[in-house]
Amino acid sequence: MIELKNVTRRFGEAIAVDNINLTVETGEVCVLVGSSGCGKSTTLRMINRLLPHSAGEILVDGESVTAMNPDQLRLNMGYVIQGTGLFPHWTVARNIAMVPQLLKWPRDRIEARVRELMTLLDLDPATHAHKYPQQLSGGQAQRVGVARALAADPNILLMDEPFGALDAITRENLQLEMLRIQRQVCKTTVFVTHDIDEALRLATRIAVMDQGRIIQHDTPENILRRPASAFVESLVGKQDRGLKLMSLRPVRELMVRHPEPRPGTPGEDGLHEDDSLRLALSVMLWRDRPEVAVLDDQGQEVGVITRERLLQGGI
Ligand SMILES: Nc1ncnc2c1ncn2[C@@H]1O[C@H](COP(=O)(O)OP(=O)(O)OP(=O)(O)O)[C@@H](O)[C@H]1O
Repeated sequence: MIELKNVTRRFGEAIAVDNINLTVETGEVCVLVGSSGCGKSTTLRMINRLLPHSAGEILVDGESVTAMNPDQLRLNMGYVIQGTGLFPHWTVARNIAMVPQLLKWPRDRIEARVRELMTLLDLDPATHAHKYPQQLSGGQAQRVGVARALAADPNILLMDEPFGALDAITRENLQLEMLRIQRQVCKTTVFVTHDIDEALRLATRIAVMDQGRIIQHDTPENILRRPASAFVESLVGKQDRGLKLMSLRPVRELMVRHPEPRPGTPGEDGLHEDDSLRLALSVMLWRDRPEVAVLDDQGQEVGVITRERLLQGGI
């Protein structure tokens, strides 16, 4: 658990972070969102002591970070930044192995860990382990950055606009990867972004920041349904909220399940239970159909989602 209590950071006379209180529960993904210069990165960097705080208290599992050795503290906190920060003259494998090497793990254990993480992040070790960062695509390099942050199995992950420099499709893929990985490794995560859609997709809870303050700290659903101020309302997009709420809920919640799975219609793509209601609506509109089949991993039809249910219960 991470707790910030009345934390302030000044740069000279300017106040970058203004007396904030924030609790990030163990295993939760807290997304800090807000416009440029509102204090998101400063908040993140105070947690791993890359920046000292000017006032207040920051606790990790009940212990003040100022009382901890900064190197030890950072070894227990994976840190991912935009543009990866990978060492250009080190191979992918060596970059990922950096922290385990600092911790003097035996060689076999390091090699096994590098392979395990590359596989987790969908990077084939045989193809990529010996490449250098400049030989990777932006998305692959960012995956290596995440693998490196996870290498020594830290309890906490700090991620500062990790997908900010990527094109929209790669970005969306990495967000989905992150959700998958988070389900497996369940790290206490603080994630910085200025993209509200990214925040809504990834967060357990979102902290909306403005001018160094936290304006609202709540679940994505509550941020959409009950924005605390006109600022939050404009950030989430007033008119677009219905669709955004639909994108938070999976098809599973509204589908009508068949008593037994049936063979799928050949040549027809269906939806998956984990797909969002927003995607279901899009498919229905595109195909001009009142219902769409929901398929399992084997392509068997396990149920349908209907337009009627979607419009009645979608948000
Ligand atoms: N080293 C520094 N010296 C002086 N001012 C700083 C320094 N670092 C940050 N600031 C100021 O503190 C405020 C908060 O900056 P911060 O980088 O935390 O914002 P941010 O929300 O992460 O912005 P962005 O999304 O643009 O990265 C800004 O006004 C910034 O100019």
